[in-house]
Amino acid sequence: MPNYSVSPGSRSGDAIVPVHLLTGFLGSGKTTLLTRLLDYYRETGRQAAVIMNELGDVNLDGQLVDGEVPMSELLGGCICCTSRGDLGLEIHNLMERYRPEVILIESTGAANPLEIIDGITEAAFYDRIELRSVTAVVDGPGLLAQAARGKGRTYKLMRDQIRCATRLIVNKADRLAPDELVHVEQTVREWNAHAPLEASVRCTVDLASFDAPGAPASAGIVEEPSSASPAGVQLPTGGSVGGVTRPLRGQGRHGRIEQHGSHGHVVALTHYFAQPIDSEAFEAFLAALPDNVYRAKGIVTFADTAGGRFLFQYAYRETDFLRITPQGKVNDVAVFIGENMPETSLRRDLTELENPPAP
Ligand SMILES: Nc1nc2c(ncn2[C@@H]2O[C@H](COP(=O)(O)OP(=O)(O)OP(=O)(O)O)[C@@H](O)[C@H]2O)c(=O)[nH]1
Repeated sequence: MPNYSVSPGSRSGDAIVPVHLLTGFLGSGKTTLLTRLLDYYRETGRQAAVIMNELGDVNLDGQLVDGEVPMSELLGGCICCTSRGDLGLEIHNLMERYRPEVILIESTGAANPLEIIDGITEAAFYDRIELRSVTAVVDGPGLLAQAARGKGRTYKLMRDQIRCATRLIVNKADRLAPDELVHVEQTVREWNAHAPLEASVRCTVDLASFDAPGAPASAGIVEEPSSASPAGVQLPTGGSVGGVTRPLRGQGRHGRIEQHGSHGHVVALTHYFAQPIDSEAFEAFLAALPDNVYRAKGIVTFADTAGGRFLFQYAYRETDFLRITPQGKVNDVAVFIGENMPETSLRRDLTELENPPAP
């Protein structure tokens, strides 16, 4: 998965809690994936917490979540518009109250992913969390129908969700003929050439890759060399998707994961600083950010400025600094949001800010 690496810097030494965001259009299978993930974390002995966002005032999907799992509900609006600020607060409350080892967020099918990512990363100011993955659950038959219709609000939203994903699941493959599945995958690949892509029935996917740092994004093409799908899905073999040739040899057990040397392309990157940094070097770093970084924000301590810490905001190539005197504990942290951001070089530059080369 592209954005799996954890910042090396740490003031407190606490573990960084991974956050996984599940997006996807209405009815695509997000709750199905969520319940699978909760089973997986229970089986592997880890405490997961859940945030569910529903447009309505009642969280029906929440009924499907085990009562033992700490859950917070953002009801009556879409996280990305009405309650974006609440999202950071909900994460903080869950962290304080339950100290979870992993947080899963299921957004409404109508949410704009970049706005949600903005809300989630805000929580890194107060808690040691990191958005590790953005999984778009694609409703295969739904996308096929929308693609046939062409433009429209729903189509655009599906496209945005796919573009912002670090992991793609083309779900409901049982309701697609082999050539339709190829067509859907091609459409998905046109919008996102980097994220690992799996076809699935009821989101039966490789769950272990959700918590494998650096994998599978760095692992090249991964296939499950089983000859039959338990759900009876017949997946097509071979072919070229989105202009990228993929040497498929057989049918995956439950679809397949494929990568295209995608390691290092992230949509959100969180870096916790272990020590103060030089203000001029940091400003120069922000000024040189590539265009595909849309947004950055954080809290920094400058080594060359007496006292105080600074909140910085970067958007549309403009940067603002505000001196702050935090009341409670806040982290020295920088978060970056964009599309296909070059993770390796960003991490290298951030590390260099903390350990500048000798003059
Ligand atoms: N045929 C088929 N049905 C599926 C598959 N995955 C999920 N479903 C069904 O699709 C319906 C919606 O699944 P959910 O997991 O609730 O989808 P969701 O994205 O959480 O839905 P919203 O929260 O309403 O946006 C349910 O009836 C599921 O049982 C699949 O792969 N194939």
